[in-house]
Amino acid sequence: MSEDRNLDEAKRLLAGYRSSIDNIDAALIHMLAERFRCTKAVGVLKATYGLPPADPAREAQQIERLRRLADDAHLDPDFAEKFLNFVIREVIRHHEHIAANGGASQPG
Ligand SMILES: O=C(O)C(=O)C[C@]1(C(=O)O)C=C[C@@H](O)C=C1
Repeated sequence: MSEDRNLDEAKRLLAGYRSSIDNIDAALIHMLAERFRCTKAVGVLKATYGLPPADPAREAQQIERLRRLADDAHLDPDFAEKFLNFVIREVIRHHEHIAANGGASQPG
């Protein structure tokens, strides 16, 4: 009987955590969408002025900063670096695509 009650309580807690997880995932998607909206404009700017898609010096600064932020927030800095690199590789792919199209961004 008390095991049933414990299980009910566990299910209630799980549903609460999942509700927060869903909100956080939605926020992440919206933040990523804003970031990509911004980087697409950067891609057009770079293609227009013949600037290279990748800027390794800027990336090194971003990685150093994010690793510090992650550490302060008790998030694994290696994970933060991998995540940023994953996002930036996709941005560079977009930049290259925009440059190959003569500076025109694709919708979406
Ligand atoms: O800041 C730039 O120059 C960008 O193109 C943006 C960005 C990024 O996504 O943060 C992407 C590619 C560069 O190598 C560095 C940074």
